[in-house]
Amino acid sequence: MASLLDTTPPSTPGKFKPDKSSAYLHPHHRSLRLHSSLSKLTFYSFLFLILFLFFFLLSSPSPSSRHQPNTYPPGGPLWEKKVVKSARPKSRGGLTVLVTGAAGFVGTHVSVSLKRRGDGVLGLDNFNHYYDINLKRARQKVLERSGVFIVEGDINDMTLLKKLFDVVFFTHVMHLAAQAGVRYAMQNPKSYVHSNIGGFVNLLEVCKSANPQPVVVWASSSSVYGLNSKVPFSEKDRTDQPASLYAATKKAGEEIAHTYNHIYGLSITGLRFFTVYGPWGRPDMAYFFFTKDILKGKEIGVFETADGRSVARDFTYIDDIVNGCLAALDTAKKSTGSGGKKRGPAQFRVFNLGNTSPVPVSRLVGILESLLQVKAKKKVLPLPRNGDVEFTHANISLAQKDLGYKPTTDLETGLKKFVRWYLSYYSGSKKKTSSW
Ligand SMILES: O=C(O)[C@H]1O[C@H](OP(=O)(O)OP(=O)(O)OC[C@H]2O[C@@H](n3ccc(=O)[nH]c3=O)[C@H](O)[C@@H]2O)[C@H](O)[C@@H](O)[C@H]1O
Repeated sequence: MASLLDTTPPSTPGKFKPDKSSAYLHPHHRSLRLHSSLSKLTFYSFLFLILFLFFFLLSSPSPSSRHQPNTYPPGGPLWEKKVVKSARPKSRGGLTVLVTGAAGFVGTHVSVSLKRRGDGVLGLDNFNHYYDINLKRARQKVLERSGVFIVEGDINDMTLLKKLFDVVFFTHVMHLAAQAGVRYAMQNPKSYVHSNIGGFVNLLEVCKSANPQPVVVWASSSSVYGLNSKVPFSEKDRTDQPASLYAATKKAGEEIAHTYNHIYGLSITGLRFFTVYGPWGRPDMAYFFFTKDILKGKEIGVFETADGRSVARDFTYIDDIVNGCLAALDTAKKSTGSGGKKRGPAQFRVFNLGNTSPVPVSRLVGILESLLQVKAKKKVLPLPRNGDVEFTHANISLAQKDLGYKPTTDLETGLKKFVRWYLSYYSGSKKKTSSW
């Protein structure tokens, strides 16, 4: 109180001015003036305290902020409404799925399929510039039309992830956000560690702390088989010889997933995708840029092995992959932990999702030539030592048994659908070339 009695001006100049004349007033008046100043000061201090508390509570990222709109980036009542609406399943038994990498190739297809069958889907994507951002924006429009809202943000943003889990009870997380591409890892190695390891750990941290914990299904890669030469690749085969940093980060992801399953009781399923292709695909992949370059009359480099064989891939069509992803979500058992505490052993699975029929890249080029009716300017090149492996071939018997996974699209049929989409998309035609 003593400090209030002295004439030091408060922090709001103009409201209280020290009156020098007060020294000459009658003691009674002086005491009255002092009393009134004191009341004013108390009143303003009280007002200041109330305002301070009000604004502090508004900006606090506590769980209670769920009901306080417009206070949390990228929050706001409208944003929150969209998030909740997008994530709400149509019926009571439906899943509530967070799809990371939703504006990506596989992410878009999976999100649309989930939404169509009545599940609630919230997308998350950072819209990075690894490849043509316009393609990602176009996919986003497709998703919007299907009723899927994409939150624009990074899986490394812990505050954002916590906020999403705060607003929505996700029953499942379909984690597809990643730094993809085997060759780009030599140009930008850190982006792989950032997304595929750092981002994944961040996401698992939030999942393990959720109450209840969601089921996690995520995209690993056929590249984990690396230099393994035993064919076809089975889940039991060795995966300790990665040929690229991309593969190494996906392999690390599998080990990290195991740790979170073991310590926290998270139910986790890893899906090893085998060279996925199709409409709305990734422009950094060979089938995509071969199409572009063949149409432009540009030379394409077709890799072959040291003993003169074309490299081969177990190319897998997107619709088959989507079926595998949905089956993995549907057959997953619940996580056992909650709020960061394990309550019992939880399911841990790894599946190959391939096509079981490797095709040489030279054959891929032949199919494209006949679909595009343009002769490719091929240049045969030795397989560069930049992360590529000579061949991939999936054994899918485990996925067949546990997921009912059964790929039905051969490369010719799948590429036909891709080329039809490609020509329509890049001609700007509004004609529908896929089911959405
Ligand atoms: O299954 C996976 O887990 C990975 O699949 C995909 O990798 P890859 O199988 O290497 O596909 P992609 O680059 O299309 O090359 C296809 C073929 O063309 C050959 N290839 C490539 C380029 C070139 O100029 N010439 C060439 O012959 C090349 O040697 C190869 O034989 C994803 O990109 C990756 O993110 C990951 O998901």
